[in-house]
Amino acid sequence: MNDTVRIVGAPTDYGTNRRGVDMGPSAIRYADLAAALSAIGHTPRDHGDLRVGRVESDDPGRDDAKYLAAIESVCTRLADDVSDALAAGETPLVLGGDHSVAIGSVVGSARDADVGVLWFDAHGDLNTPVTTPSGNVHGMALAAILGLGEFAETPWANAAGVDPETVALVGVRDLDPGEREAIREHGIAAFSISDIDDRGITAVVAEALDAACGRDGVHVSLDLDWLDPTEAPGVGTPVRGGVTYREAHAALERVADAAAVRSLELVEVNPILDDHNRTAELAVELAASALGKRIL
Ligand SMILES: NC(=[NH2+])NCCC[C@H](N)C(=O)O
Ligand SMILES: [Mn+2]
Ligand SMILES: [Mn+2]
Repeated sequence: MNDTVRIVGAPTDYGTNRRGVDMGPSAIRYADLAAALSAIGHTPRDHGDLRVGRVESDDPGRDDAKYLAAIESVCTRLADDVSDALAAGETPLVLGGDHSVAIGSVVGSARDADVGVLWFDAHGDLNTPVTTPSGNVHGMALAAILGLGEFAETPWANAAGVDPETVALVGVRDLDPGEREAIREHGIAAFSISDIDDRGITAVVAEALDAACGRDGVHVSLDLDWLDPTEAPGVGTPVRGGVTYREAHAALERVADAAAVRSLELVEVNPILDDHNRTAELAVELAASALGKRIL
């Protein structure tokens, strides 16, 4: 683990139809992210926010993958920032924005490297323009990274070069039919919330790390809707029955213990829907656990 953490904000809401996630980076900084990193011995280097257009003044372009061109522009620049950070010996910490920003984070993290992906989420984000129920690209981010369906034609899919067999979904509880099919067809390791009920979070995370660890570590993609909405109300697509506060910390502590975190992102924090910024505060706490914070 590097001790300099490069913070990059990606204030987008192009990938979702609930306005407000574009304010996620501000809310997470306001929750004292930099101080939390310093307190555990890291040096935070805040690179500010990427320049992102406004949904109001952009054209969605198509119904089955809205704002895809704008998302591609953000993610191309984000990928460069993430790979620059790694080249400089820093650990990238990306602040979303909706989950479509993961396309940029993973492409950057996997550039010239063998990287696994741990996807902590209520959702699979494995839809394609053919299977999507919403046209929202945040529900397609992982499919885009893996080059599934028509995403095989996009430049970023080839750029990521992430093998579906080095991806693990942890804690999923809301999958669309096409997503179930993608999991089966491509051999993606998927651990549902029922697996966590049965075997416990630490056993499941150990299995996910086995499945997803690349030679150069893992990218951790943390969608705050992974947690139960009672803990994380500030998200646009909440799903009841999520992981508890302690399960979330335990999971990220185990990931950090495996000394495997190459890059990290915190996505889908929506301050408009939040309760006194508690979801952003939780995101900060969980980032600290993933980056080495310990009780003793
Ligand atoms: N990153 C997220 N919050 N994704 C939610 C996706 C919801 C639904 N599966 C869709 O495709 O629209
Ligand atoms: Mn997601
Ligand atoms: Mn989600």
